[in-house]
Amino acid sequence: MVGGSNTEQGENWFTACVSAGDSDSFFFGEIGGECFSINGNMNIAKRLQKIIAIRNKSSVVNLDEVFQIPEENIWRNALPYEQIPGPTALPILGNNWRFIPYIGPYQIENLDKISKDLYQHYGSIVKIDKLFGRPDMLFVFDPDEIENVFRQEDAMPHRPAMPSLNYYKHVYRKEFFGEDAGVIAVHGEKWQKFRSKVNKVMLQPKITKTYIKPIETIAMEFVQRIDKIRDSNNEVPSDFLNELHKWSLESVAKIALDVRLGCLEDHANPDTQKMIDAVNTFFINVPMLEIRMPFWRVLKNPMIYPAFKTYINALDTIREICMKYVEAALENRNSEEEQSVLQKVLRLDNNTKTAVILALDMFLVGIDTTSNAVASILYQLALHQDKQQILFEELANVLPDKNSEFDERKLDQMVYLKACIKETLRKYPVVIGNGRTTTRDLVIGGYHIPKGVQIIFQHCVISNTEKYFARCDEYVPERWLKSCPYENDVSLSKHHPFASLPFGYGKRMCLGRRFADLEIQTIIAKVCI
Ligand code: HEM
Repeated sequence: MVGGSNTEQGENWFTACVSAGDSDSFFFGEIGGECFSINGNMNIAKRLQKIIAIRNKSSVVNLDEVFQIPEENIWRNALPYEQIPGPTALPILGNNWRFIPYIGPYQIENLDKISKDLYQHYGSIVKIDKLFGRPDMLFVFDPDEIENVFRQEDAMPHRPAMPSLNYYKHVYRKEFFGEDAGVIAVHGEKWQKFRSKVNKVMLQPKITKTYIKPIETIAMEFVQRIDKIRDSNNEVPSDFLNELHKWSLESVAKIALDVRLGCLEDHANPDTQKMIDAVNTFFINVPMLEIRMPFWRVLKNPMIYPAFKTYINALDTIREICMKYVEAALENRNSEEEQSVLQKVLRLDNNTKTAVILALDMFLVGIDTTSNAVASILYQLALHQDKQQILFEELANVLPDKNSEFDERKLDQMVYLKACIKETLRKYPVVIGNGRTTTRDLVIGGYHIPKGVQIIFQHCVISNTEKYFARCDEYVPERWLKSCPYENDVSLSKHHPFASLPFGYGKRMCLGRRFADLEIQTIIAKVCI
């Protein structure tokens, strides 16, 4: 039994007893004449938090501020890892069979649906264990617990790596990458060394600002291309997403290498389409190789496994094409472009390798992400023409002459546009589940989580759940505005800061975030004005 009192809160502050350890009962109590019941599955910290929340008539309470729970109590009361709910593994087959096509219930292509089913079935913390060739996966559907994990992050957070990319960088093409393999699928001190070097360049607003003009030029070329490829009904072709991939590749190449590839021209260099296809192949194959059939990991020569071979070939294509452009970019270096990412990175350590590897990482994750985000935003605006009209009015106001050039001030004024972007990324996050591998034992959701477990933060499910976002099925950009027109509807304008994190959080958050924001804002504004 745990009890306590708080002098500031008065006599009826804590007349509740909380029993610890009973697992499936409900606990009943009374505070200040108000009855409550708490699920016995909650650990002691959670129960106290709930009591305090009820007492304060508020849903969010910082437990540490109100009530010090000794660290050792949290550990002592944590339930064992084995008790975390989740699908039961079969003998020998474990849980892998669930992802096998036609046999198992989970279609790897529909990870969002699998996540939703798991949440509905098992609750806010779900374990899938006994997976062949990979660590257990712990799905977390509670923003409080996501915050808990992020707040405890150490200096070198470990995002569940793609072992297949790790193999490519550290084994298959070891001679090429050497010790400095970039940031993606790299961990520990190597990651920290590289990331701290390039952070200065990638996340400096001063540098992003110098790209406003070139990114605007590329967006205008894209708008001209839409005019060109539209049919007589004003419809764009069904492979419009590929057109968006061309736009994002063009933009990333300008940012990473100071080059224009001409992707949006009618007779673009075939290498550009090869690069786009290779990036798509890479993303399609990652879940196959990591979850569905990670057999390549036990093969002496994984290249005999066809999916693995396709994947490695795609990575080689990206690397080779990227190298061609890097070499050209280095030869034609324009010393006037002092502020460019390439020039700045080259000056970091006089080592062209850093620029090459960074460019490669940017090509790998900077194409599909922004283009898919833009596709979703345009789609939402097309579906919600009332919101599109509000956006149009804002843009017309900020850019009375629609051909006038963008600048930082004008971009800052486009608050409704930013809200539309946030609202789309809430409903359809590009990265549906970010994650961390525990680097030490933690208590999450009241359970003891050992080191080495892959925690997947289920943002796609969370941000589409009424509990965390009121009217979650609706497209309401207004919820992101400081002066929300629905401010009387507190539930709409208030949300947990860790419920929607489209670019991740903390030391490992998206390295290209500033550029992604600039690219997306610019292209949507140009298309909509
Ligand atoms: C809508 C567009 C984008 C979204 C939603 C997005 C989202 C993310 C997310 C969720 C992460 C993981 C963060 C974490 O672990 O906390 C990430 C990492 C990363 N992103 Fe982005 N991203 C986008 C665009 C870009 C672009 C355009 C670039 C490059 C120009 C880029 C480069 C990177 C890199 C290099 C990392 C790895 C960082 C590290 O591990 O240290 N991203 N991104």
